[in-house]
Amino acid sequence: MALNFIKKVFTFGREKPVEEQAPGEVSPVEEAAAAQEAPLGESSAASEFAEPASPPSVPSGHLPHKGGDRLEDAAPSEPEEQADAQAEDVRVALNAQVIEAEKAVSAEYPVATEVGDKPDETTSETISPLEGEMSDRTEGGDAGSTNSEFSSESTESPTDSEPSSETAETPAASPILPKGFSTAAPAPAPIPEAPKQKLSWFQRLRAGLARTSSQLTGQISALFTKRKLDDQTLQDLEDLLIQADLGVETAMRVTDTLASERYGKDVTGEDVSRIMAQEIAKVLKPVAKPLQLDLGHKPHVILIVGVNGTGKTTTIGKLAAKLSGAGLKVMVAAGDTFRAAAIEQLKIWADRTKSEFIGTKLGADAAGLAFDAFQQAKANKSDVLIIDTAGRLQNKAELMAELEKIVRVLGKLDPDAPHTVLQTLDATTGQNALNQVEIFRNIAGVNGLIMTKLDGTARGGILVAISAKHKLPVYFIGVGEGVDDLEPFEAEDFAQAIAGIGQ
Ligand SMILES: Nc1nc2c(ncn2[C@@H]2O[C@H](COP(=O)(O)OP(=O)(O)OP(=O)(O)O)[C@@H](O)[C@H]2O)c(=O)[nH]1
Repeated sequence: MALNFIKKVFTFGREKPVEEQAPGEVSPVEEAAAAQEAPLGESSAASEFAEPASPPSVPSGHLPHKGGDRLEDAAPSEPEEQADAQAEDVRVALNAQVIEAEKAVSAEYPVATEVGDKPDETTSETISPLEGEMSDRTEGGDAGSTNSEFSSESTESPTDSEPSSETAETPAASPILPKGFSTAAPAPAPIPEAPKQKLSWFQRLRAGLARTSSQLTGQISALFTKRKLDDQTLQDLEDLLIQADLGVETAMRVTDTLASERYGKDVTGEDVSRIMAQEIAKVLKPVAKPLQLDLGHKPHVILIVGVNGTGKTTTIGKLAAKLSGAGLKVMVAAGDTFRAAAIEQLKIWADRTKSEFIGTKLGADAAGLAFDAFQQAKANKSDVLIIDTAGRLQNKAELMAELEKIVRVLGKLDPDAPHTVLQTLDATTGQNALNQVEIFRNIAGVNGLIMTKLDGTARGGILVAISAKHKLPVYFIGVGEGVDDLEPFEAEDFAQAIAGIGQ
């Protein structure tokens, strides 16, 4: 190592003349090289060069050298004398060059002084590994036991100029605390987490429907193990499809198709799942359609209704993002004058999606807000006006009456308004959603659905029953809380995800 060090320094300063050096004398650079080689914690006294009889003069700026039992001290023979003399000349020349190079190196990298000096970029280059290690520890970079050594003295950081722990007095060990006590060792720096790969929306849909699909496929394969298809198995299958919220109509479609194709024959669980996916897709395809915007006259009014917490305000944000992202001029109206946070929440969505916002004070008449919003949107030439409403349970008569009034007021301003009435359905609700659609449709004229939270523990089967019964368009599905987590509804994808087959 020492030789490598000298070679590296020597090649570094090669072009400069080097000073003479007395035979047998060890150059400071060799000395420094040897010290570098000594393992951490050893003082320089332990280095490979012992003290000389009388230290020769050393040019200033160099470390005091340490002579040693060197080869040239023994008496040489005649021929040997010549060889030695040549070797000596080479050594002298080499050493002198090395000294020159060392000068250049020390001029380039001044050594850091006291601890606490603000290390600039050059001094940070010269902090010895020991110093670096010490500072690491006090920064809590080392989560090992040494960390506790320093955490109890965290007010005084160990000085860099002190030699290593072997020669300096060992810092006082932290006291042995009685059971039940501990020192507040600084927590290790958190390891930055690798950014999580976001699942595709279909993966999130499948994950959300996993409970429905795994329950269904598990029961189906348990039912169809080495059994011929008979009336009993058909009845059992119908029962488990109804329990999965698929609805009586769809359950019967699946069993009828199965009977017509495989009655009396051996049937596997996979056969049944495949036929089930086909029948579900047949029910969903007619309702999977794009949301039509009539931009012939502005604004196209979209009214969002639904029970509490089904995702109305969030879905408005997602819709506004899609529409303003497509270059349309969007206004959102905080028609939920019942919940304070809802007004603020919608304002945030408006800002985030660069939509215009109109709101009123808490408790104000929602129909009045709808009226003002329409007038404002008309004046602003907004393409689309999306109106939020307060969450209400379908059995709350007075709240449902308020919704009726909003629709009536808008109709006075534009006979076709509201052009679209979307109901948000929470996929985790199950059977109750069927009833919600029934009532909101009668009161508010719901003409489209958005099923939200399909990334959660969804019971997505209910959407099949609703579609079969009401034949209402399902425009979008919500698969997360993010602004982009709204996907156009795809019948095939949904059918396969529920049946646990496909992608
Ligand atoms: N996981 C998931 N969470 C959603 C989704 N849509 C909405 N949410 C969350 O559901 C909760 C309720 O959403 P909101 O938009 O406040 O629902 P709301 O219908 O406006 O609620 P109210 O104003 O109380 O009637 C929020 O925490 C949303 O982040 C979705 O698709 N997936």
